[in-house]
Amino acid sequence: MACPTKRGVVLVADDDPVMRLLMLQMLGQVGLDGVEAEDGARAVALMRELRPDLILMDVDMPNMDGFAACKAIRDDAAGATVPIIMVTGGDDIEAVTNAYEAGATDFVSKPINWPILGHRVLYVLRASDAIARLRIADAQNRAVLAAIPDTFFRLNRDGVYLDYERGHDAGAGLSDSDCVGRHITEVLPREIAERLLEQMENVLATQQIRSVEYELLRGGSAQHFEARLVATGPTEVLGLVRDISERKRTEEQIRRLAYCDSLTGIPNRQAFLETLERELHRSKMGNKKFAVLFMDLDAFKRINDTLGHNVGDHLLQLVSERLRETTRPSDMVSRGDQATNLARLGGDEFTILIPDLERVEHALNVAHRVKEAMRRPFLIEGNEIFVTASIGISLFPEDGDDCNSLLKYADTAMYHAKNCGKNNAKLYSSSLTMQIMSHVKLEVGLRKALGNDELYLLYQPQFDVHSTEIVGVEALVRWRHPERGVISPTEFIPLAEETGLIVPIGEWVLRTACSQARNWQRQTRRSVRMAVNLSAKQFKDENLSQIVLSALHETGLDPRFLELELTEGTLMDDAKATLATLEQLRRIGVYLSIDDFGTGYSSMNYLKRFDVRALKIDRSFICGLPQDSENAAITRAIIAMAHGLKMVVVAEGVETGEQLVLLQQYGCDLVQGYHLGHPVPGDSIAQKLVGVVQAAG
Ligand SMILES: Nc1nc2c(ncn2[C@@H]2O[C@H](COP(=O)(O)O[C@H]3[C@@H](O)[C@H](n4cnc5c(=O)[nH]c(N)nc54)O[C@@H]3COP(=O)(O)O)[C@@H](O)[C@H]2O)c(=O)[nH]1
Repeated sequence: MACPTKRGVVLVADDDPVMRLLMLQMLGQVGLDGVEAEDGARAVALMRELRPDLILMDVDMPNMDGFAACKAIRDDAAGATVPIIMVTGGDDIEAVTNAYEAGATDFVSKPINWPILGHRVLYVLRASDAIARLRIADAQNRAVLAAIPDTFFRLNRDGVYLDYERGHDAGAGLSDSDCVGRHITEVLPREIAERLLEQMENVLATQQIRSVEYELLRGGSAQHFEARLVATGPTEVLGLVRDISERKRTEEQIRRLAYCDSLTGIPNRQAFLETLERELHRSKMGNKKFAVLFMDLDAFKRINDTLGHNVGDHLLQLVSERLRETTRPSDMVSRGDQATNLARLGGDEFTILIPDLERVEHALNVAHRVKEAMRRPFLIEGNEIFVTASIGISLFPEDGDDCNSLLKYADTAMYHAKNCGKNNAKLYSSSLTMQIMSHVKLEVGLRKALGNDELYLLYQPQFDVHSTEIVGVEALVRWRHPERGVISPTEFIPLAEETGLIVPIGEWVLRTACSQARNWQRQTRRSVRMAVNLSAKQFKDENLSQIVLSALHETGLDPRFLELELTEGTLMDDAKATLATLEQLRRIGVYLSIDDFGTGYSSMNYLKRFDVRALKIDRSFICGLPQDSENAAITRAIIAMAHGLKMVVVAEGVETGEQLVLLQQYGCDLVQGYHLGHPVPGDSIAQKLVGVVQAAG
């Protein structure tokens, strides 16, 4: 016979001492201790005092019978759960009924089968233990469920609610009477109910937890829920429903932040790439076309640098606003959220997606509208700011069939548009990629050119119109490319400017030219002015004066013999800063001139204040002379104006004797051009200078 691990105490209540003795013996045999009570009242008192694990109670006893004692024990909190086995007469069915009504756990009838009674007592004790454990577990479960805000329910395999307890954070908002006994499809919208039933089947099949998220409309707004389903038996599932609306709102906010450009409020690069990916998929499936427009503001950097980042930021906000308006018309977007078709990739780069494109002209029309919209002045802090935009367009499927390529090609086309003079819109073509590749190759070569000694200078003489003496030379750089031969500066100087390489190249030109001028002085005992072209980037370089000073110092050239040529564009770009830089250069004592005069825009007021020494009339005005009467008039006017400002006038591009004579008549001071001399190596100039000296001697 199995014994309990811990010896239990059984209270035996019987008025018959023999019965009590027999019971105590039986209990001893199954490893239990017994205490005796001779009547019901004593049994109740001992129960309170000793808290026995079980009570064996005879029905018929003096003072208080077994039924009354059983009821009294049950009414007492200390005895509410103690198992009570009633001992009834043989076939006294009424006694059995009374015993259960009084709260008995079980009964045995006389005559007693003693070995069976031992088993019965042990069984009831074990069952009582199990019930006690269940009670504790149930209390714990209830405490846990009360502590969490979730609503919980139980569903049977058919989808009928067995139980429903509404959570204290409003939960799914239903009550148990709405649910218990009803099928889930009667309680929740069919689509949600079916998803839950499908997952319930999975949970029952795998015995693993599954969750389902769904959305319900409550009071006009959407509430989000997550139901976690866990199997509680082979045909039953427990569901815990949590209101996740707040989490969804936070996720949506995070998503918005991650997908929204914080400056302009329009979608950012990530959002655009995802939209593009979806559009690509949709267009592939539906055999449709679309276009990607890539827009970049022309000279935005200049606005940022000169007017400050606040103005730059404000401008970008207004630009995106205008783009939004421009891309609003119905022909722009055929479906979906129009806002996501427009995005800011970063800086001053914007993209527009045109879905369901029927004709290429449509993309060009949109680009044209955007360009025109950008040309209208932007009013910022009381100032009118003028910008233009360059736009590149790539097409699906013609140009590529993946997002990266389409975006890259639109970007490539935009660069092409910029190179074609800005304020332009260009379609991508595969030849552009070739052009860009050769551009890149050239850039790689140019980066090495300085170190590899591939650059050299030629010098073009400048003559005094009246004495026809050489008074100066202009240093002109050349690149002897190892594969391509000599490359013209018209090809590589713009590239050098674009990449910033012009600064080290320009410094090398300056030092080499100064050194050459000093050598000529030593060789020929003649001093001529050496003119060096300065690009805008060099002019804006804060180290410019230092570089000029060090070139002069190292070579020993007198500053009077160094001329720095600047274009109108360079000077007028930021006239106030120009004044300061010119002042530094003037203090060094170098000679300053304006190159290509007449091709840009000059403010007369600033021209006067810049106080430069010479002005070079651009060769485009000279080349038509003498036939072109308008160019003749312009040339005369420039000479008169320059002389009025006490400036020396140089005419460039003099190609004929007639032009030279005319310029003499107009009163021009100096001339330069193929008629008088092509750009030549330094030795040739030295010979010319020696020749002049010998002729004079
Ligand atoms: N920042 C720097 N720019 C430089 C430097 N070296 C040259 N350049 C600039 O490159 C452009 C092209 O120069 P280049 O091919 O050398 O042409 C020069 C002359 O050869 C040409 N020229 C001179 N006379 C005539 C003529 O009678 N007819 C004719 N068709 N062309 C002629 O003009 C160019 C000189 O122009 P400019 O500088 O405007 O006086 C050119 O813009 C150069 O400035 C450099 O080191 N740095």
